[in-house]
Amino acid sequence: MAATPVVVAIDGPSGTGKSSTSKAVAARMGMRYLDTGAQYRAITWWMLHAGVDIDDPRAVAAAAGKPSIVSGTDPLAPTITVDGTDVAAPIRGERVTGAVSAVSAVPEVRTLITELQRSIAAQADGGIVVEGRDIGTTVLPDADVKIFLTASPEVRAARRSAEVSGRAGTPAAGGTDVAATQAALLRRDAADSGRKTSPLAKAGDATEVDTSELTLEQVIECVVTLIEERGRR
Ligand SMILES: Nc1ncnc2c1ncn2[C@@H]1O[C@H](COP(=O)(O)OP(=O)(O)O)[C@@H](O)[C@H]1O
Ligand SMILES: Nc1ccn([C@H]2C[C@H](O)[C@@H](COP(=O)(O)OP(=O)(O)O)O2)c(=O)n1
Repeated sequence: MAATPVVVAIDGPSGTGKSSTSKAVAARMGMRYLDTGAQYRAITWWMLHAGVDIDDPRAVAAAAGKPSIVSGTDPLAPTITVDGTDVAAPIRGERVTGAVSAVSAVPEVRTLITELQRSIAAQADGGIVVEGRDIGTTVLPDADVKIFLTASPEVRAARRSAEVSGRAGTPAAGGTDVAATQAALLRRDAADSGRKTSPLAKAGDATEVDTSELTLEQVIECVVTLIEERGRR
């Protein structure tokens, strides 16, 4: 168990290593883990499933309170359900990925999901690592440790391509695939950073870590050190 219950906020764009790092750090330090992107993906999956027009913010806002989203916070086996249905696999599909920025830009969606995130964090007695886009700025502005992960667009696209083709950790082949992945990542970054409500942003008091040239293990070590340093203060 962590010496004291700490709240750790890890933000950053897609492919910077937020999920892998957060899960590993939480497991190593006996903390809970919350993937807030999975919650936005889950509500987006529900909207698509229910036939809500995701390009109509008023329709999205009106439906936002209907689904019940439940996140399991064990870092070794995180879960996500919508109205009792396990959606861990379908929320990673292209359709959801293409729609999630529009749905997550709707203020009513953010209010509901933010409340859910705060209540999960408040119940985490052993501390929690929460990863997303606006955790350090909006969801948990009093977090004990705030980290903002970055990496070059080329590195992020190569990581995502390798992951999608089941070859995570190896250099991605197929130039056009990587180029298309990079273009899609940058489009999503622009939408997530450009929205009015709680955009993707580095908190003023967050520590920025560029993971482009670091191994996953090095990033994990870096975050663990920052948490331990905070515990000694
Ligand atoms: N430092 C790193 N070096 C190499 N690969 C990494 C590193 N961090 C993450 N990855 C890999 O990159 C992919 C995306 O990582 P992920 O943690 O899902 O990023 P994010 O949550 O920021 O979108 C995964 O396949 C992961 O294993
Ligand atoms: N705290 C958060 C987390 C995610 N989102 C939105 C914006 C993101 O493009 C989507 C999906 O996030 P997710 O972390 O699953 O995305 P990646 O795994 O990095 O590709 O959700 C958000 O608006 N706020």
